[in-house]
Amino acid sequence: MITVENLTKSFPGDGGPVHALQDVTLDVPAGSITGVVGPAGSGKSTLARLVALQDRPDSGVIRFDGFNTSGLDPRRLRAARRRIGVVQRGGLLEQRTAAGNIALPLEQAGVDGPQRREKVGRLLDLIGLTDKAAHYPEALTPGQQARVAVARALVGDPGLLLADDPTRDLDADGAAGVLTVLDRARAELGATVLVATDDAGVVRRIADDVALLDGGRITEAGHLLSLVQDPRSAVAQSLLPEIDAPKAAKARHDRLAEVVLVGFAAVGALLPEATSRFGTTISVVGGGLTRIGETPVARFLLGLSGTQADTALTWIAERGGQVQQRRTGPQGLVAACA
Ligand SMILES: Nc1ncnc2c1ncn2[C@@H]1O[C@H](COP(=O)(O)OP(=O)(O)OP(=O)(O)O)[C@@H](O)[C@H]1O
Repeated sequence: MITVENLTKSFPGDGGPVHALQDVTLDVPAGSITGVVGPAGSGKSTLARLVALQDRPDSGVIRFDGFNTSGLDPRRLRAARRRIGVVQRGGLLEQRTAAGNIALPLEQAGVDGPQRREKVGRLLDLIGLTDKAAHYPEALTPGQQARVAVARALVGDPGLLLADDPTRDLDADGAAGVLTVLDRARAELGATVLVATDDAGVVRRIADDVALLDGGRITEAGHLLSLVQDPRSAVAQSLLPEIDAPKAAKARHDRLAEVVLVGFAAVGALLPEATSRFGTTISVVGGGLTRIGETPVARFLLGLSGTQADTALTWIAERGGQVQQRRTGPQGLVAACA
């Protein structure tokens, strides 16, 4: 739905121009949640502002459904911006209730009362705050306020929802609530969602696709469940459980292998089946399980013993497990076995 092509943006700085974005190219598939991740200062907010059409790039193009947004006259620019919902944290009006805050953009657009009530009611339901409709922001928790901000961004039925650091300053419950709302916006309203964050947990919980920004450049991008199976992926390294097996546990086995397994079937069945099929003892000596969205993903350090250990590993790799055998020689070499 959104294509960003060769985007470049600089700002004047004390020691010369700051290159906030350099030749950034990115596809945000329709109906996806795409996470833009990267450390502080990597350019996430700049990219979000450009995609929101709040600022102009020095060069490059942003397309919505193939439509080039550069060079739009002010009227068309306003129309294009209406297709984008920007979550503005901290922008709630204190003198308006939760419902009143969500309704504000509709009032400004001249939408009549019954339609407003219907729309706001549906969004309060989506964010799980129907019972707080008449509460003022000060009576809401920060997490609830953040959910109201998402509802307000959704009230104009935007095709694209943009959230820059949506879990900033929230506790774990507050953050989980906001992420659930972003997920529901995609699932129930069909919104395409772009989330900028430096929190790997946000990406793990809701993103389908991810782009990693570093120093204003995209260093990695793609489908999250594919990236976690790529041993060179920095995104995978930040999302998968760490391998922290004690040396003694490693020493007891003929073979050591790091495996990444994706999905219920692989995580639940591959290791027991390999054990019984090849008469190989397979022990998990490190790593653990996590979830990417709803999908279980395991990264284990396996210790294998038995004459068919290599065959068992090859069999696991043939069934989609990503296997890296660790040769436990003096150099600790890691060799790909798949
Ligand atoms: N308006 C501006 N004027 C000058 N420099 C800017 C401006 N906006 C951003 N920058 C600089 O551009 C670079 C990218 O900033 P940006 O805010 O996009 O990064 P970020 O990844 O969102 O960081 P954070 O996670 O801290 O918000 C930084 O070096 C920043 O200081």
